[in-house]
Amino acid sequence: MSINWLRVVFPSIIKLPPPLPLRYSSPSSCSCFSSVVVAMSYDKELTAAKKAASLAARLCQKVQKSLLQSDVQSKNDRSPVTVADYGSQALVSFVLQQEFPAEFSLVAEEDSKDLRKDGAQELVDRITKLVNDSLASDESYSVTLSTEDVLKAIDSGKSEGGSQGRHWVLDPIDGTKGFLRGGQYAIALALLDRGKVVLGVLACPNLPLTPINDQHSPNNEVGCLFFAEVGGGSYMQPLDSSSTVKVQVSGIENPEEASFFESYEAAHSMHDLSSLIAQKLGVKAPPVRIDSQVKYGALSRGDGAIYMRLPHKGYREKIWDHAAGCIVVTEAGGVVMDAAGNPLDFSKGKFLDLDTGIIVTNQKLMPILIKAVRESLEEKASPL
Ligand SMILES: Nc1ncnc2c1ncn2[C@@H]1O[C@H](COP(=O)(O)O)[C@@H](OP(=O)(O)O)[C@H]1O
Ligand SMILES: [Mg+2]
Ligand SMILES: [Mg+2]
Ligand SMILES: [Mg+2]
Repeated sequence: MSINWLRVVFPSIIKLPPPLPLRYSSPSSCSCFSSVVVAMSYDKELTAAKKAASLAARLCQKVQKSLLQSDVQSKNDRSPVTVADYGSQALVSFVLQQEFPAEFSLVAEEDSKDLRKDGAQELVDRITKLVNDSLASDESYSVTLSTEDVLKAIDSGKSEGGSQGRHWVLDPIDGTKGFLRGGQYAIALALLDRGKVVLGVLACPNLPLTPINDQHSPNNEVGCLFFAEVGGGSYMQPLDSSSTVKVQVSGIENPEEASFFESYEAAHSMHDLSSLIAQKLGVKAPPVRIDSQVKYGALSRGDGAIYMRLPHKGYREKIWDHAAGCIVVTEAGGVVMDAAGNPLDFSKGKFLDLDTGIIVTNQKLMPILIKAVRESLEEKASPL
């Protein structure tokens, strides 16, 4: 995939600038890193994160191609988890610990509790083989992990995060339901520094390199890697190549021309409420329903202009479902807020304390979107 070709498909993209060792973070309404400070360079961390996420993406692709019934388990909350979720988490955890042995803290979705139960040995063996095969495909690691090493690597993700120090934040497969359907999913990895998201990587193995819903696309290759570092912009590259392009959110100012993303799963986001909001905005296009933080990646390159996530009452969002996506969109010029217009706060541990839901769009559309969300919520609360 040549950069020139990508530039034709995504007119907003430009060539990768040389990395700067020290940067000023932007004073914009960036909800991931909002104050004007002299920012550290996280280039070494970004390189390691891209490598870890790419390796994990390869592991997931392999599993998705030959998914066995026995590969899928049900967690306590009845959500699915697969050998690929565990394998991806073990792999990313192992790679990051190799790269940063001195300072390592990881907040990740999965743990090994169910894998340590009677009868799980076959599953653990399969995960261990997947992880070792993936490591063997990379020249930098000449190790073979034991099953116990793999379980330990998975459990290294038990940190609580918070406002002090640095913490990696990982969703080893975001959109497991999409993964099982053969649809969209992402490996989402971010770094928190003193409670702020300072870098994010989204590996999206099934996302076309060309815009979603582009019927006339000359190319149907899939597999995108999005990445962003605070103050440095957002970039995309094919998962299997290093030809990097800068991405930017859509510049649409008229909501009637906007299209919006939402969860594929109606259980994850209230489709009736987003439909009411879209109606108020005058949005004409039907919703684009896809799984996972792929929505943030697609939005960051202007595939659509709005993402609405409005969970049903009582659901608490976790930081790993949004940290990487948030910085990818913010560094591409977008804004990520809760439904009341507050920036997301990643410094409070595993959970995000939100008012109602999460909305994402460009700077011009955000005030209009917040107003439509507020009016729709009021209408829903007291119907005529
Ligand atoms: N009832 C619910 N409401 C909102 N989100 C939910 C949910 N149950 C699970 N989720 C989260 O929704 C994520 C997928 O988001 P999306 O709907 O955008 O695909 C899941 O991530 P995992 O697949 O990593 O478990 C899970 O964390
Ligand atoms: Mg998730
Ligand atoms: Mg997950
Ligand atoms: Mg899950």
